[in-house]
Amino acid sequence: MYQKRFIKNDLFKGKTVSQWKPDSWRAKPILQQPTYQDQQALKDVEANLAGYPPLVFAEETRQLYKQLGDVCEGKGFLLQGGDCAESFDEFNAPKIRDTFKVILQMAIVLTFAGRCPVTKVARMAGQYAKPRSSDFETINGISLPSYRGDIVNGFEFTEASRQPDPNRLVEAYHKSAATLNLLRAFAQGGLADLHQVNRWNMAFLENNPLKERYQDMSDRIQDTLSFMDVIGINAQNNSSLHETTLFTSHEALLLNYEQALTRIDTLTGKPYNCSAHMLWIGERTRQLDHAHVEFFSGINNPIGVKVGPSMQEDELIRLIDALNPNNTPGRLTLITRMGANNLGDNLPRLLRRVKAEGRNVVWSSDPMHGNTITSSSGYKTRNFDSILTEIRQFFDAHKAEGTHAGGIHLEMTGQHVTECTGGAYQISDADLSQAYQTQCDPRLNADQVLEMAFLVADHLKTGKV
Ligand SMILES: O=C[C@H](O)[C@H](O)COP(=O)(O)O
Ligand SMILES: C=C(OP(=O)(O)O)C(=O)O
Repeated sequence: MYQKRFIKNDLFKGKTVSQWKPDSWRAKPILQQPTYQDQQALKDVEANLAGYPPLVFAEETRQLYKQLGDVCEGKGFLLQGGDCAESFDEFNAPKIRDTFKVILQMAIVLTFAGRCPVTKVARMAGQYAKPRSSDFETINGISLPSYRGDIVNGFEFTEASRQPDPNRLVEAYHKSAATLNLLRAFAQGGLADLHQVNRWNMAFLENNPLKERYQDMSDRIQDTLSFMDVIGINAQNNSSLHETTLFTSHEALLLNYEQALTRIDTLTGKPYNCSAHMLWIGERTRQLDHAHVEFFSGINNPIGVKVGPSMQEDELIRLIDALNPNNTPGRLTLITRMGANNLGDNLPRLLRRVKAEGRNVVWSSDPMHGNTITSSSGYKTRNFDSILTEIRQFFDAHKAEGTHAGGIHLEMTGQHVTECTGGAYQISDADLSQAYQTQCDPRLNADQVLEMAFLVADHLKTGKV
């Protein structure tokens, strides 16, 4: 029955549709997967998850698809951000609320500056799996499996905790469901009121050393909202001032989990991955003939793929065609993560080729993953200026090539951590130990994120960061 419906929806050019199935990835090589000792326990968990309710509704993912189609055509901007890795231990309402708030705060600044709609996509409600550079971590001569995110194993450096446990897939599902539930409540229940969001931004500016630089825009947003109030456009009669839409996303690394959450949409008869609205493939797992590309080629969500500096032009075109054979705007977001030192030599050649070949993609910048360094105090960190430099170069390259700089993708938190150096508060290498809480990569903190939003807004307004 499943097969028959799927064949009816002729989704792929150059590929027999019947070849794709939710589990056809299992016949391909796959990287970055945990080794589970109890395979039967894994199978049981997968079977249980396959019977659980989906986390998102396919119609919602089609709304995101449409919005990304507009971004692709230069009529919008994508703001994607959130934790490097969500954590089971820090699963609580204040943490979810603070990240939600800071995404909205950024969005109001970018919408006002860019005069275009901002599509908000959180790295939340499922961002639990991490690819790693090494399969093992060694401390004091003891080697244990690397921490791969709470959906796989525990962060604690003990043999028991680092053992991959299939029951964690179920825990990740339940925690994602509860996170999504709260995000929906915040988005629709009044916390997203624009007046309130701008008041938070004004409070951020009040104590900020760079207050002067940003005050003008914040005042103008406030004036606009006051003017709208006076002429009768307010939260009581206009729901867009009171509510918002926040989509969810994560790296779909663990295909056992993603397959179990893939369902046939009853309205269209097509397969959707219902673990999040948007999924992306990481830089380490985007090989054309491997499992992740196979799985992603058959789901109908909007999808992303990370693009590092080693990507070749031909390879990129083949990847685009495998993932978006009908060249539909909004289907595919290319998330470039080159590093400030590499972007200049590598992004323009890719932009040129994709444009010349007429492929429709959203270009978004992840300025985090190519700028990771080890600080003098030993912490893994990223410097605010390098992050900003990569964003600036991203905008400049698009301007020069006549393509649309469509979005940014950040690892960030609404909390006051000290993981990235620099910014208005000039976090130094020595300060990192004060509140270094990430379990994997360093995130921008609430102040740094807002500062970044004002700087990107300057660019959207004037063409310069
Ligand atoms: O977030 C991305 C990766 O999981 C991360 O950068 C890998 O970090 P590692 O090099 O410490 O394994
Ligand atoms: C692992 C990630 O990025 P990348 O695949 O670009 O390294 C990530 O965004 O969490």
